[in-house]
Amino acid sequence: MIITDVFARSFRHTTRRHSDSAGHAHPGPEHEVVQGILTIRTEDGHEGHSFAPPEVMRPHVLDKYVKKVLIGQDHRDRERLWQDLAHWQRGSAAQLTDRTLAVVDCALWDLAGRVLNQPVYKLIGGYRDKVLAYGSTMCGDEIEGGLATADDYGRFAEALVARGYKGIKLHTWMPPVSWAPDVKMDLKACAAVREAVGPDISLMIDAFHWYSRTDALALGRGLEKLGFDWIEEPMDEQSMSSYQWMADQLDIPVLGPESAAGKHWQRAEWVKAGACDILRTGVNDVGGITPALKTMHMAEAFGMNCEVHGNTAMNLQVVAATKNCRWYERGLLPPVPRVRRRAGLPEIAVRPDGRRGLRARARPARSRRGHRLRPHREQPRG
Ligand SMILES: O=C(O)[C@H](O)[C@@H](O)[C@@H](O)C(=O)NO
Ligand SMILES: [Mg+2]
Repeated sequence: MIITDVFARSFRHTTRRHSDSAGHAHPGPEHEVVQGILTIRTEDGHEGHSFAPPEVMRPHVLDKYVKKVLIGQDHRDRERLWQDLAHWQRGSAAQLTDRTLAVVDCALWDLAGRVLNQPVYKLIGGYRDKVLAYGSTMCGDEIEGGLATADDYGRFAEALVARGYKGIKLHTWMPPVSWAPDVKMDLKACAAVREAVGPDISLMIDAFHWYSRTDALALGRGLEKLGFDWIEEPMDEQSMSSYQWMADQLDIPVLGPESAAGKHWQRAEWVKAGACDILRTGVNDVGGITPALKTMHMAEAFGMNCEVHGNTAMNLQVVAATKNCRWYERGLLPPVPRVRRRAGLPEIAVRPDGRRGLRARARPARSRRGHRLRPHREQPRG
């Protein structure tokens, strides 16, 4: 069916999640945030939706790039539409970002699922409908009852195992924590967690992203003694050669890149350079489900796992449609007292009507008081 309209709406909802300057989440007082929802509509009224920050789908980006590529096109031509948008990035003065490509690509996949009444992972080609989730902690903090000490991490790890997690990833202390970063404190937290959960739980770390080579190496060597499964983003991922240097010296698997630019092309370079042992992709990191799948399949060709970054239904579709990743990342989790305990393993089931998961998310969020929020729609130009 032919695409006839692309428009953005935004809505307000409350959250206790606060982000710091590195993009990490921390618990805090409830506050109101604005979220964006992109909709792609076809001539017969079918719609596909996806969420992103409103600035990612602002009128300038939709009018100057997205609508020019999509409107009048067959909604099923996701590969060509993605390539056309990706090629336009070079001349967009950095205005057409990977995050915009991601929200457009995900809305096109959602649209295809709704038209065919199928969950997206089944359209891609399902591999599984259950996957183990690892608990991905929030970063360390200086909050009473939070993750302020190594023992706090140990206690929280026990609580996560009690909820059924078989894997835990620690995001350790980073600025704005006053004394962070600190390799010795990172290792204390990791040791406390290993002590608390025993040898059979998979443990990983996602550390301060700007350690020096020597600090990152010291951290990696310490983790090897604790039997960790991987070390993630301890240095700036723009320096692939630093990761090559570190991977050459460590036995613990190096996982990445998460935040490095360059989509699946850059990840191919990391594989070629031996800069990682486990690859990483994520719908929001590489520009959508389409390039995330390209990354997964490329990793598979090299006999490598590729772990998918972050929550969301879109990342879950990629995990459910591929063999070479072990986990779904469930996070970021803070040790909040009111956590509802769910029975059984925290496996994330891709519901048979997985699309409804997207549809449910596509409705404007409801306020805590349960009434529908007033979505306001950017008036389509022209
Ligand atoms: O909000 C996020 O995605 C985090 O800050 C991100 O960095 C974290 O999810 C991560 O690194 N996971 O591996
Ligand atoms: Mg990470």
